[in-house]
Amino acid sequence: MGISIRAEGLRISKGGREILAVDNLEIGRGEVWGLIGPNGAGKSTLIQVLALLEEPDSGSIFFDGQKIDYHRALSWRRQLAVVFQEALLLDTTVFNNVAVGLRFRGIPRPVVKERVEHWLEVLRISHLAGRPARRLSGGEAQRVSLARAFVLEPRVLFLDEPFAALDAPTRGALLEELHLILRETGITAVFVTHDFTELPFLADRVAALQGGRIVQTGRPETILWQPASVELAAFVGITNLLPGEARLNGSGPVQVRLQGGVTILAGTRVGGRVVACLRPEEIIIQGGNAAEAPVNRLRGRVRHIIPQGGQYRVELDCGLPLVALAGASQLRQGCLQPGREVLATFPPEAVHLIPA
Ligand SMILES: Nc1ncnc2c1ncn2[C@@H]1O[C@H](COP(=O)(O)OP(=O)(O)OP(=O)(O)O)[C@@H](O)[C@H]1O
Repeated sequence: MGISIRAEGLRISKGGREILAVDNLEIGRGEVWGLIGPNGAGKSTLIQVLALLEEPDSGSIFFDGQKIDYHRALSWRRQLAVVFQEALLLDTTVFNNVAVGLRFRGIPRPVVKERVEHWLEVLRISHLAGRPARRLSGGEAQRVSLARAFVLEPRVLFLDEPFAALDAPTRGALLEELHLILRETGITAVFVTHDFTELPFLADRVAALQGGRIVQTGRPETILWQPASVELAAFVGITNLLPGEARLNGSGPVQVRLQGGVTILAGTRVGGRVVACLRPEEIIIQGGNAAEAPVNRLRGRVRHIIPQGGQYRVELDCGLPLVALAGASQLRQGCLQPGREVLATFPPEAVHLIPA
């Protein structure tokens, strides 16, 4: 079973600059947390501190409510495991790489053999046991890293962009296996990712960092659909960030007059100057003569169609620039061609407002 983690008042400065300032972070037992944020936001530093690899200048870490004393932290350290982007394998066989941590701990040979074989099997690399670890593919090497971490039966697993260098199918398969293992073992896990699409699949909660501070925590859907800042919205793939003026009408939908004169309805109850956030996948594009939706319908023309990760990014001119996502089948139907007139619709609930 996992450990609960609490961090209070963490501060780290390097090169005369504060690079981490986390006032409060609480991670429940068995929860899986994703850390996101732009380059240099402090994600790796936070992982290092939570994993007790680096002592903060000030502040405290609590595991299961007990404050960490860095001089007596060995027994806690033994309950943690870290997996990095680079597999960092030793120049020996796969089996020995997975066994090394257990041997260090003086675990009897038959137990080592049993546990290593179990985790090689779970991670589907039993057939690689006798292979030199340095000659593995990236995906195989990362499976070995995970086996090496899980074999120690940690209560917290930290992962710093473990799958960043892998191709999409390998990454997808490993994500699915990691998800199942974490659910089965109940281990607490904290992972860093640049790929926000991984979050709803793997994370219970997400912490978004910017400039060394946590700017928002919440469920993955909240972070992706209702980010707290325009910077975070852009970071999590909200391509439509539309400045405007919101008007609250009693308990009715909020009307937003966007720059350029178009008015749309939004789901967030905020008045005044706002930025309306609309995820590209929320926009439905139909042929120009399609039956009109009752609200939030914008007529426009297709400007560009650009392939994007198995889908197509469709740039529209609807009196204001809009970006939508379309599938290959939509493209085959023929209405999505540069220059064609189309109708873009989206539900008010999909429009999130951030005060400007
Ligand atoms: N030893 C150091 N001396 C000076 N600055 C440092 C040092 N280590 C890290 N930093 C700075 O601290 C900030 C946070 O670094 P960190 O590696 O934690 O960010 P990150 O969010 O993990 O970034 P990335 O996504 O690029 O991996 C960066 O601006 C980095 O340059």
